[in-house]
Amino acid sequence: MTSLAFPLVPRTNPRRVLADLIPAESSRARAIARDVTLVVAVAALTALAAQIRIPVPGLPVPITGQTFAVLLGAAALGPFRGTAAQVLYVGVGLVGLPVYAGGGAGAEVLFGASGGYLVGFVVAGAVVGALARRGMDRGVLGTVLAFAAGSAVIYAIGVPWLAVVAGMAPGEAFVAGAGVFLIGDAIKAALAGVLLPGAWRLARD
Ligand SMILES: O=C(O)CCCC[C@@H]1SC[C@@H]2NC(=O)N[C@@H]21
Repeated sequence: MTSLAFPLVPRTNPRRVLADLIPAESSRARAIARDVTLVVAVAALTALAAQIRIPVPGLPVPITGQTFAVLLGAAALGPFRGTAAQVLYVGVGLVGLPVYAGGGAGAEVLFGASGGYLVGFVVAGAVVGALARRGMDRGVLGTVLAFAAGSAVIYAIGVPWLAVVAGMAPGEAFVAGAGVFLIGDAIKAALAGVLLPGAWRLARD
């Protein structure tokens, strides 16, 4: 007999993320095919978003659409697939496919001024995916907070990296590497705050 207060089997039933609503339970091969397709799709979406590039005069890092694709993709896929998508994205850029901002590629970009953001995408994929797995993407406020957390992770890696590579003082690097992007990040978070809870409402899950 099990006690309700102290169940022998722990409650390990994490919430679903949007990608889990795509049915594939009938076979393990189908589930793997679904997951691989989703990971490749989010990596491709990040590459497309990287081509939306607005240079900021005097600054080494441009405004891009990448963070929107990274964070939205992670929320939709969950932590494992969200991280895998960004490992794939950063990896194909490293081997030479022109998927980084404005068609950039290679080790010189990854180890250059904007490389810390690319590394940050991988960690943010895990963090935002984990927050979505806990249900934070089902409401507007939760989605905005999850995006804020993901953006904070990206800047926590990107800004010190920029400071070291570009030889900037910490305050200068913060303004050049985070301050100029905050309004854009707020717009991306607000858009996600409409899209993700809207998708859940449509799915009625
Ligand atoms: O070279 C790359 O592909 C990386 C570009 C990184 C751009 C960063 S991501 C966070 C911040 N928000 C933006 O819109 N641009 C920067």
